[in-house]
Amino acid sequence: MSHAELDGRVVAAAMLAETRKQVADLKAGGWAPKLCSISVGDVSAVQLYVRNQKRNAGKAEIQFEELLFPADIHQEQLLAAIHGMNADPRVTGIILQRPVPNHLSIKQLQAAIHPLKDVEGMHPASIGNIVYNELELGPCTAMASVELLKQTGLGLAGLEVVVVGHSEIVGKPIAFLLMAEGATVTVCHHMTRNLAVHSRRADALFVAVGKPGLITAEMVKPGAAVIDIGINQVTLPDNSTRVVGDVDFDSVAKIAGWITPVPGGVGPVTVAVLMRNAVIGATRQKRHYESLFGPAQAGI
Ligand SMILES: Nc1nc(=O)c2c([nH]1)NC[C@@H]1CN(c3ccc(C(=O)N[C@@H](CCC(=O)O)C(=O)O)cc3)C=[N+]21
Repeated sequence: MSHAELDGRVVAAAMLAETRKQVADLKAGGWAPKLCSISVGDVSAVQLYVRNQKRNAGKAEIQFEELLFPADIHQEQLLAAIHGMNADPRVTGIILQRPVPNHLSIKQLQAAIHPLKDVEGMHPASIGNIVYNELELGPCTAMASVELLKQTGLGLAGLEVVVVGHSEIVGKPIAFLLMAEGATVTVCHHMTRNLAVHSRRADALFVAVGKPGLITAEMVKPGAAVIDIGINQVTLPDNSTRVVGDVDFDSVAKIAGWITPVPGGVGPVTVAVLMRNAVIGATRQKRHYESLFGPAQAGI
């Protein structure tokens, strides 16, 4: 069976064009969206992500500010910085890049971001919305992965889906998003006894583990859609490095119906979802303030 490659760059470009229009509308209404990114310490995966965020924000005409804090910063200092951004009306979105150093509590930091400015949907109140089937704004990588599955045209109602990986930011939200759309979802993880037994049943297979080559052809049902969320840097015998996913692309591509490449699959769509979330967040704030004070007036 020949596979179709799901091109994340094409999907991302279409989403970004739509976001750009919405940004123009928001600005005309007196609400310029501004996204603040918080990173702590130097993590190469984060640096790449933030660079792409900055570039995409530029394309969508969203203001972007990058805050980089030293790895030894105290929890209280970061909380104070987040509270400052919560209180600053010019800031409409805050994203805390993961991971943060071990001495910090990521949960407490995520919970400190005001839900109206939580453009990643990781505040407990935001992630709870997904459980209640409010699916407009959710964690970017999870939303991007589901978006790519939708590109196949497969109907989600009753679809057999297997998600490999149960992280808070990817696997769990994917499972909830798909359940909300009627899929039959199995979630596998490092304690699953026989991964292949599950993965071979899947009409759609999502993989977010961080293990290069984990999924090989005999673990995939012929014709399935395979969404590869892994980002792993591997060193080749000649000492050069390259980025690969969790799926053994060359073997799986031969039997899958659809497959996402790495790079060029989920990654670019993740960044486009963040920009869309930034607009949704700013729109919610605009609505919130207008419901209290009426429409913004020119010059104020
Ligand atoms: N709070 C939080 N949310 C995240 O979603 C999050 C995070 N922290 N920390 C870091 C990881 C990593 N991540 C990436 C997203 C897109 C690309 C991306 O755009 N990848 C391109 C790479 C293109 C290039 O090489 O420039 C691609 O796959 O084609 C990469 C990495 C999000 N993460």
